[in-house]
Amino acid sequence: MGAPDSDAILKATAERAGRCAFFFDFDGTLAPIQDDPESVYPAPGIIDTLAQVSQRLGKVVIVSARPAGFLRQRFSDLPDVAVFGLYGLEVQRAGGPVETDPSAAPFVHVMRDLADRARAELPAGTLVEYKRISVAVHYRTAPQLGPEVEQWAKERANELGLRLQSGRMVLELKPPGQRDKGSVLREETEGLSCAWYFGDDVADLRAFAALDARAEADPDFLAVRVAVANAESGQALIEAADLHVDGPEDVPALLERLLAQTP
Ligand SMILES: O=P(O)(O)OC[C@H]1O[C@H](O[C@H]2O[C@H](CO)[C@@H](O)[C@H](O)[C@H]2O)[C@H](O)[C@@H](O)[C@@H]1O
Repeated sequence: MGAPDSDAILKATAERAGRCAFFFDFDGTLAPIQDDPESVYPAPGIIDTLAQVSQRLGKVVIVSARPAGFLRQRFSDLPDVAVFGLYGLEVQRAGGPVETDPSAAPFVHVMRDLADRARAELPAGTLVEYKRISVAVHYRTAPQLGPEVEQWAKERANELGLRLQSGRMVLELKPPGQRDKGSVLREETEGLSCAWYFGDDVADLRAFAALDARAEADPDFLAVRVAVANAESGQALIEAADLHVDGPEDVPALLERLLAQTP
């Protein structure tokens, strides 16, 4: 963890206990990166620590590009935690069903066809992840394919009027529209006095920006951006953050420091 004034941030947060929310990206933030997206689970200690945070400090929310159903399965021990999937196009709140943003419904068949096409047209070594209303094309195990996969994804986005989101060795095609991690943050911080967001990737910068805007509009609002550092995402995330940790394994220790200050 880096910033010199981290003790002041922890103290100011603890003073706002009960009026805070803690938002977490999933892959690369709460779970170490793996070659196979299906084999990913939260890092040791994450579940227990998030349970403590939710009981003693404020609500915990997962905001990810994964489907809400996948996230719920990974956080089945935390049933009160809301999971926002597919950049906020899906949400599942405590005990409720998965709700899909109506704007995404027309894209279900588009994405199914697109996934089939990706499997047929992209070279061996590309991994196609079909997520019902988005498609991710991965090149982690064949990095040399990156430019070709990116070109294919750009062309399909233009052809089909989709949004293209780049990530860590992945290109993601998703429906057009303004829904993203930033819009989730804007909605879910209403009425609160403080929020933390933990992220590791460029898509998380939108969530950081939403916290910037919230803090600008309300000078008493405490916004804390935490970068989970990695060599793939470049410096922008770290430069935009208030605090950083060196990987998902270090997230519990930072939260434990915060819990230790909380009455
Ligand atoms: O918003 P996130 O929770 O960070 O999701 C972003 C993408 O995460 C997954 O891909 C990344 O993690 C994989 C598993 O470790 C890794 O193999 C891949 O290279 C990473 O890009 C997920 O599979 C994607 O669908 C998400 O878009």
